Amino acid sequence: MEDKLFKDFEVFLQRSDKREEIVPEAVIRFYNERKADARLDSCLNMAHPIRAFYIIHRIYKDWSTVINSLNGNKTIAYQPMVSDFLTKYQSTLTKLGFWPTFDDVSGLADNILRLWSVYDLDIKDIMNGEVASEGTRPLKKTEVETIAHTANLVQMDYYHLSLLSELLNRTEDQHEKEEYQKRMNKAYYTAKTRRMSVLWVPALAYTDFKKYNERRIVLREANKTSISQNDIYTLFIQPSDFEKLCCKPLKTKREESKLSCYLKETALPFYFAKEEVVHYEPRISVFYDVISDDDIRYLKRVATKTLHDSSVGVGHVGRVRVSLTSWVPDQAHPKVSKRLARRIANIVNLDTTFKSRASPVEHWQVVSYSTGGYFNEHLDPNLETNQYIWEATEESQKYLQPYGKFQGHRIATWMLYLSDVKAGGETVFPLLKARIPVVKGAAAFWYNLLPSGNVDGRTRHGGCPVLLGSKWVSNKWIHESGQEFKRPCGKTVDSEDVYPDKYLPQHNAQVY
Ligand SMILES: O=C(O)CCC(=O)C(=O)O
Ligand SMILES: [Fe+2]
Repeated sequence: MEDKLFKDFEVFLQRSDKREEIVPEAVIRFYNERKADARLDSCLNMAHPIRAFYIIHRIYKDWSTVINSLNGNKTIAYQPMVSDFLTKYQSTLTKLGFWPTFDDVSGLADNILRLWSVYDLDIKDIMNGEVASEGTRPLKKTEVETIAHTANLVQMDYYHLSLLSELLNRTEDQHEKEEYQKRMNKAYYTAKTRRMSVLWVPALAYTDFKKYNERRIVLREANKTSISQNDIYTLFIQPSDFEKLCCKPLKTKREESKLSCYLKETALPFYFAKEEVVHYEPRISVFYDVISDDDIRYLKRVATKTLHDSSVGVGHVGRVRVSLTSWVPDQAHPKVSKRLARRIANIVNLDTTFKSRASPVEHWQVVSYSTGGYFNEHLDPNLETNQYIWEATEESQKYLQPYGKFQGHRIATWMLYLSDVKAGGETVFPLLKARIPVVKGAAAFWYNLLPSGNVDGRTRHGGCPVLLGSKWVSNKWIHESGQEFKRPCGKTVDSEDVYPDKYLPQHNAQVY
């Protein structure tokens, strides 16, 4: 859409020039800058977090400035070419239905900040527009300002100050330098005070003197003429275990060496599944080549029609999950669904046939993440809903479809990877140090419940932020209902599953 608008814009400028119509200087400047970017954007690629950011930033900020400067200028607004272009812009806007807002821009800036913090990127690379060795053009000052502004909004103080310090170092203008210095002082002071006040709340018993003294220290530090990199570093927050595991593998060589890949017997005598075990006890497996490209295309095509912001639980959109979700009903294409369901059943020996009531499975949940998209760590079972009939309350069953009632909890997760990803996006289990790379056509499988039916807290997992590219997955959640004779329950509440892996050397179940 922006390309089309740019073409109209180009025609407008050429014709205006011919007719000797006046066009403001700033508009011409914008044209030249946009043209310089066009070479990079022509391979139109929103898969790069920095390019995705600056394209939307440009549409939100620069295009709006151009349009306003044409619209608001009484001496030129009547010129035929100007008014013709403004009409075209209006029709683009109507067709599009929306124009990016500040929220969209800061959402994309937030993505860059998340990737920077999780993957410990180098600020110099970010400034140069480079992520995971893939470059685009360097960031402009106004763009860095917007990212810094967002960092301030989301209280990522270390990143806010690092960006301000970078802006300070880049400018030669003495006045500007002073301005940045002042902003850094203020940001540093605010961040420190905020952190101390957090400490103060539970410590009300502390004497006023102590508070007074701490505040004095903060003030003294804030009045420093220059804030050093060491000062900035005091604001750094250590990444969570989930983030650390996204950044790099954490299992030792010894732990890794106990894992294996093998051909697993299935319910079909001639079909062996390619299983890679990424963790024993609880067992987390990846099965390769379990869905064809045609079936992947089908799931994506149907899902694309109804993709919407992902929610967690009932209707909540938040920072826990940045992605788009869609549900593809099993009935939408019974042949494909049956084929896929049978394959899962053959491999994991659970009932996966969709039923209209107390179904052992949910519909296909298709999730699409673009660059920066992620799903923070969580457990899949939702303990408030999905109970068996004897546990259910009217309230808990209220939002469920008939097929979802009395089906018990999500006993297991079968998650298909419908795409590859250029960088990032692994599924990780921080408590187990297990990582699953995104491989198109593969599926991850694990039990969320222990054989006793208790939730297995060790299966906390999440989808790491996508660094480059986009990631598609599809969940098939398998429920307790129907599996009563398929998965033996253990002798005690803590009993583990027993796997007769005859192809594997006998290993101690516990990996040290
Ligand atoms: O995208 C991922 O890797 C994890 C997704 C997930 O855990 C979920 O959808 O419940
Ligand atoms: Fe999950």
